[in-house]
Amino acid sequence: MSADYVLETRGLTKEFRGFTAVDDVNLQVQEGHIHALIGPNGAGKTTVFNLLTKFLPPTRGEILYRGKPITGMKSNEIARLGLVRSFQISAVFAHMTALENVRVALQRKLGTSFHFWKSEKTLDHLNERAMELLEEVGLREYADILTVEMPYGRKRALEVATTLALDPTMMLLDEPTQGMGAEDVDRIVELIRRVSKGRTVLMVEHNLSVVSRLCDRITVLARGSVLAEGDYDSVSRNPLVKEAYMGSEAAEEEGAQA
Ligand SMILES: Nc1ncnc2c1ncn2[C@@H]1O[C@H](COP(=O)(O)OP(=O)(O)OP(=O)(O)O)[C@@H](O)[C@H]1O
Repeated sequence: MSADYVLETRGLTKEFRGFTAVDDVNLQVQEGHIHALIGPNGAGKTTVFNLLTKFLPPTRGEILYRGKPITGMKSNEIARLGLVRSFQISAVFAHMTALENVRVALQRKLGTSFHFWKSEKTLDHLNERAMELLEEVGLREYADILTVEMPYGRKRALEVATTLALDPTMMLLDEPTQGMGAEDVDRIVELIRRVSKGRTVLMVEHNLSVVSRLCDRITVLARGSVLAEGDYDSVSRNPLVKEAYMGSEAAEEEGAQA
């Protein structure tokens, strides 16, 4: 029964002028899980994410959130249902402090049609909540630092705080450890573990060590289709998965030599 899954896709397909980037994908994400979407370069992971959060309309197929079709909804409507995608760093304002960025996210949740937050009391309340969220992601001491001056790993943590500001029950994380050194990776792994309590997470992640440490279930995409699914051990032992990864590495090497 679909209600067992927080997020489900049925026959999800995206064609770009005859090229099928996502091909009949049936994804099922269970409540409370940290679920990874992995696969070699060009497998269709980003396109699936863009379909889920409505940056792109699907060519065919259906997306269900808590058993309810959300295929035709706008991304802000989906966010209001509790399904929130963590934004890229470019979406946090570089010349605002960490606290101001979280406050803006909280205001966005309140909506622009109400101006009651302009009262001082509401502003105080927003500041308090923003501090709590900074605390939750380990950024209390960065509250008054301009985002542009924060180290890369801390900016990603701030991005998580602005996502939490929208009160998600399910978070979509887009390569959360991309471009990070080992120390930052460890910190973000711990952070994801912490904020995933009581929530469901779907993440695209290239770093397989991160996936093995965090994820309950893994879906492997290759050439737009689901190649394998299961826990880390079963997926990593699957010969089809090994072949898909090795094939893509060989292709990359070939490309590099060309
Ligand atoms: N707007 C577009 N127009 C045409 N083709 C596209 C478009 N977006 C993606 N594609 C193609 O769809 C395929 C899947 O791309 P996608 O970015 O989803 O893969 P990915 O798994 O996220 O890859 P990576 O790990 O490299 O980010 C690729 O072959 C890509 O070239």
